[in-house]
Amino acid sequence: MANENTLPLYDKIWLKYTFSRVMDSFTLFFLLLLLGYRIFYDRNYSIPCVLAMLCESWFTFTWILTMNTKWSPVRTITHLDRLMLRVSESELPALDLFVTTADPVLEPPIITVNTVLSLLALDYPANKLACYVSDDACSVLTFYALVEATKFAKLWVPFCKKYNVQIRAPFRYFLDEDDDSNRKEFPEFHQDWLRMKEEYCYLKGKIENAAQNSIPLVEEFAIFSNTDKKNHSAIIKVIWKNKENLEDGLPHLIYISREKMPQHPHQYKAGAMNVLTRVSGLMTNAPFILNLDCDMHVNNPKIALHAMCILLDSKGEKEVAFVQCPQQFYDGLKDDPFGNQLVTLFLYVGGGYGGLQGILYAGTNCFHRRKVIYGLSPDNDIQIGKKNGGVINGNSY
Ligand SMILES: O=c1ccn([C@@H]2O[C@H](COP(=O)(O)OP(=O)(O)O[C@H]3O[C@H](CO)[C@@H](O)[C@H](O)[C@H]3O)[C@@H](O)[C@H]2O)c(=O)[nH]1
Ligand SMILES: [Mn+2]
Repeated sequence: MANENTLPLYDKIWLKYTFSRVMDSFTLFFLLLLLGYRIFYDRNYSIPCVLAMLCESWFTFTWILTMNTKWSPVRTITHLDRLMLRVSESELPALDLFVTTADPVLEPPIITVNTVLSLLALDYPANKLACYVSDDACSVLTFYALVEATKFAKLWVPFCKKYNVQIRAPFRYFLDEDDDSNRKEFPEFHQDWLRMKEEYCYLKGKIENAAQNSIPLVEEFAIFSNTDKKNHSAIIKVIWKNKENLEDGLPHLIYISREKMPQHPHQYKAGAMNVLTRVSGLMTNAPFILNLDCDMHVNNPKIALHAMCILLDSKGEKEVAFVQCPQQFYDGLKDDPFGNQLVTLFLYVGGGYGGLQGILYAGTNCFHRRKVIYGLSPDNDIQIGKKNGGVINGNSY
């Protein structure tokens, strides 16, 4: 039996879509027949027929590309049990969490707050996490919402961990009404649940109130006076610091509104990500980075551990630059008749890319290796280790 320590932390399962392959091949065969017919038999070169042939040729070409892409799809499975045997909680690498927001009207702060809360409550040692929120609107409302959210997080995070809550964005969690059986069978849980719901409603109410009545720009909010969204100097505020370095505390929370000047292009989200990378590089400099848009939230609290299975695996360590989760959308229609969940893109085409080399970077829900962002290859340390006579710095994480 293989030694537990040498077993891989993740596996790629090759899926056999025989029916899909046969159907795709048939489609290609018929497309080629159609083109053959037009060229060798029909020989009608009127404008509509030439246009139709051009369109069909293009479609055949893209069909060949698509077929190739999804010919050998894979599904990646991770082995959390093996990771936990190999790496103790205190040895897990640090992880910086980036959230970007740009407009408190289009992206209301309560949404950003939910994203942040779901990140702060991750099943990962809190002293290894730091959450950085980039606000391109330089909005005092977003900052205020985050300050208030931190107070709520001190109750919410222990609650989620105590009862192993799965969806840790409160607005989603509280959509499910507490069922009656909980009240009788688990009175303690029921009490806590009611309290949490009340606290969340209070937080939501405060943020809504602040949106309607302007926030007095005094004390910690004074820095937002005389700021113009498109022309202001950088604002960086540490909202919460895990001073005692507690594993079960609350992760650091930092607010950043990068400097903006009308004469300099700010490069939208890419610019914000660059600033987040630079600021976090100076503050916590974690070797891994997770990025979420402000309207996303974590729906699996162990997701960072799953990602670590791939990033820390002996093979993944050499060749994987980033780990990305497909996007899922809530409140969809039953059976997704309009394809809003993008199943084809994520499951079939995405699975196919996984089988070739790896998925394309889609911009959010992605764990990056920091050194790859800085232009180094994932196995850079290992290569240097070889040059130095095979001694690899074991403390690189
Ligand atoms: O000047 C800007 C503009 C946008 N954003 C943020 O960037 C994110 C994405 O912007 P959005 O306009 O919401 O893009 P979408 O089209 O909704 O998202 C697509 O494009 C994004 C940017 O590439 C990817 O992150 C997503 O995965 C992809 O679905 C959001 O968090 C914004 O708040 C900024 O921080 N600064
Ligand atoms: Mn968006």
